Amino acid sequence: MGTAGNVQPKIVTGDAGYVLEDVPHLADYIPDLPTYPNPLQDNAAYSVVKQYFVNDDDSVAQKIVVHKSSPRGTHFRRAGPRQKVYFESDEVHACIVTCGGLCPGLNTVIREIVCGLNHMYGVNRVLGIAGGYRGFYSQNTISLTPKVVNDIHKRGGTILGTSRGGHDTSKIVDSIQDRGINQVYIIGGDGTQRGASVIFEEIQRRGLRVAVAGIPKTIDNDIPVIDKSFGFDTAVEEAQRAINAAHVESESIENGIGVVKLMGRYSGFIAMHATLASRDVDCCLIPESPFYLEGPGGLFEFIEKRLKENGHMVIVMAEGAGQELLSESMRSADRQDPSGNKLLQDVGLWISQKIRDHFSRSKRMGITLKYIDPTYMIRAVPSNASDNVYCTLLAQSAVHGAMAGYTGFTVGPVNGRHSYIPFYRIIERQNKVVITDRMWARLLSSTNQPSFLSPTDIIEDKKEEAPQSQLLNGENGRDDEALEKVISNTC
Ligand SMILES: Nc1ncnc2c1ncn2[C@@H]1O[C@H](COP(=O)(O)OP(=O)(O)OP(=O)(O)O)[C@@H](O)[C@H]1O
Ligand SMILES: O=P(O)(O)OC[C@H]1O[C@](O)(CO)[C@@H](O)[C@@H]1O
Ligand SMILES: [Mg+2]
Repeated sequence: MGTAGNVQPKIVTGDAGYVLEDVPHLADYIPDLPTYPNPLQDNAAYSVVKQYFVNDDDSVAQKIVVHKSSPRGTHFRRAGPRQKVYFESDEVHACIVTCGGLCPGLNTVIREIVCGLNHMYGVNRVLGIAGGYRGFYSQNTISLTPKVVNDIHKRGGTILGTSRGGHDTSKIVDSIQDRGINQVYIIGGDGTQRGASVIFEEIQRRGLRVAVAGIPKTIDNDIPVIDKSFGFDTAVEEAQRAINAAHVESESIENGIGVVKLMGRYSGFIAMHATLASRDVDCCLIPESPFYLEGPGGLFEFIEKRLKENGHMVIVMAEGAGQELLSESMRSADRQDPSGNKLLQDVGLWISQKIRDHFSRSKRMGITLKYIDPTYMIRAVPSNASDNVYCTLLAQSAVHGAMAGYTGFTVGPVNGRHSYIPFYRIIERQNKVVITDRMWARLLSSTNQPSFLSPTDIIEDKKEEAPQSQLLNGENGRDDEALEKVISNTC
């Protein structure tokens, strides 16, 4: 497996602290490339649109909450069609690959890349790479036409298949070169984007005229910079069914407890949003917010209190929550999946047993606990209507970017505007719930659960570690290190 990081950032500066973190372009390393007028200018659907082509100077601000004296800050290149393109329609030979875990909307993105290339740019040659990265060198390809992909957005999963592990950079680039592919669309999460970055570096090293475009996918919503990843809303919606079931079960019996475990390896966004959406949840546990079980202020005490007040309760937890407690009590070897991601133990099962044991030991109160694990059900469904629209925009932005000769970029909305973001910004860290942010405060006030943290610890630590921290607004800031310190000090 390769490592990313050999690409020189393309930074453009301007007045008043303006910074553009630009994406690479084929013309950066191939001289005298011919350009062509964008065929969209003759397309009846688009020619009526005023200012259809994006101005080359358009950029999107990363930070939109500013003060009178704030510098203008970091910007990304705005996505969209350009007046000039760097490929003629009949020379484009594109390929699409999906990698990592499933996510609602994968098929919609595949469909819209194929249809976007065909309907907007007259491209007829698009290959599907089967089974993730390793499919480049170990599987047959699938020919993708608008007809083949016509109905696929109605199905969950990915028609191309996916996998973890198996990223062999030079074999992948050999396959791209041997097949004469000149546009590569790579759909996947943080690991996939790391893989895309090294593919791009190798392509650039070989001097190939091949555009590499990443489309960010992750149900955990842990990709930084972009507003939100596709499929996330669908997953949150689907999680409501499990939470409703837990609520119905728990309120139908005296001292009923429903425990629901949701995905979220390192980031608790699904659990947090599903909790906020439901209003039936009494306690939400996420990896970013440490908690403890026993003693004053602990989870058991809170459960007892809530059962006395309401007679029932629902706990929602992300799969990555409380892993440190779990590994303390059940020593087990660290295991990894083929991509090197840590394999987690089932925290839902573990906590359910701990709660049962506690109440049977204390004999103060008899409880009935039902554990619901809808893990794969929330990601194997087709995307909902708003995710479908979002996937369409992502796919079209990626197509416009590749046709315009941009490469080594991931596409995604930044403050609502689709942008081209250099790979290094997408892979430098994972997005996490900021527990000193207003959103987590909203959750705490909605569930009325304890924070399991002492506020003085947070304030003291913020003073000490991050004097200029902006954790309160949590807008894609780079404050995770300070936050991690807060968390580890309060464990
Ligand atoms: N540092 C890396 N360099 C090259 N390839 C990588 C790297 N990290 C991961 N990959 C490859 O990317 C692919 C997907 O990675 P991974 O299984 O971590 O899923 P992901 O893209 O992070 O998606 P998700 O976590 O949302 O399921 C795998 O084929 C893996 O080999
Ligand atoms: O079982 P799989 O397919 O490896 O996927 C599980 C993981 O994928 C994710 O959905 C995304 O990383 C995690 O939340 C989860 O731990
Ligand atoms: Mg990942």
